[in-house]
Amino acid sequence: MNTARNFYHRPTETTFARRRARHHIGSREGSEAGDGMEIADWRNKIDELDEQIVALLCERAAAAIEIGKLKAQAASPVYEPKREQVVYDRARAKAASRQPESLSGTQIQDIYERIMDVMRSLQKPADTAQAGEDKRHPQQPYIPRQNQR
Ligand SMILES: O=C(O)C(=O)C[C@]1(C(=O)O)C=C[C@@H](O)C=C1
Repeated sequence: MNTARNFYHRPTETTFARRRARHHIGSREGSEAGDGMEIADWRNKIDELDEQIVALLCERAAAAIEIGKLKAQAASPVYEPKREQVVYDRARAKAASRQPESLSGTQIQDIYERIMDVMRSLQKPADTAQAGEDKRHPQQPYIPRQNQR
């Protein structure tokens, strides 16, 4: 953990005053919710989690690209709905097993459907999808379902 992060974990009174002004929130006491974390602290946590999420997504994409090469060699279809359902079911089960449950099955599947759109676009032939290209035109349209549990 670097100095900047430690700084936020051990804020001074001046820091609290600056954050109150920046975020238009009340007194230090009033803004604390149980564990003493404030917006800036939660954002630091989100920044750290996002670093891990991005690294894992890039690693996942690299694996999907390798599968794409093997599919191209075997002239197999990019879209494998049965496998996708397995991935969604695993993600839903994992989210449901977490305590406290923060994402519903529908919500985690919505996130995974978007990830899957991008993974499929990476597996398209090189003339339609290249590294670094804008891949916002997936094979399967992204249609979010109702936000229901
Ligand atoms: O498992 C595969 O066949 C893959 O290509 C990987 C993957 C995925 O990203 O999980 C991507 C596209 C397929 O439709 C199914 C799954």
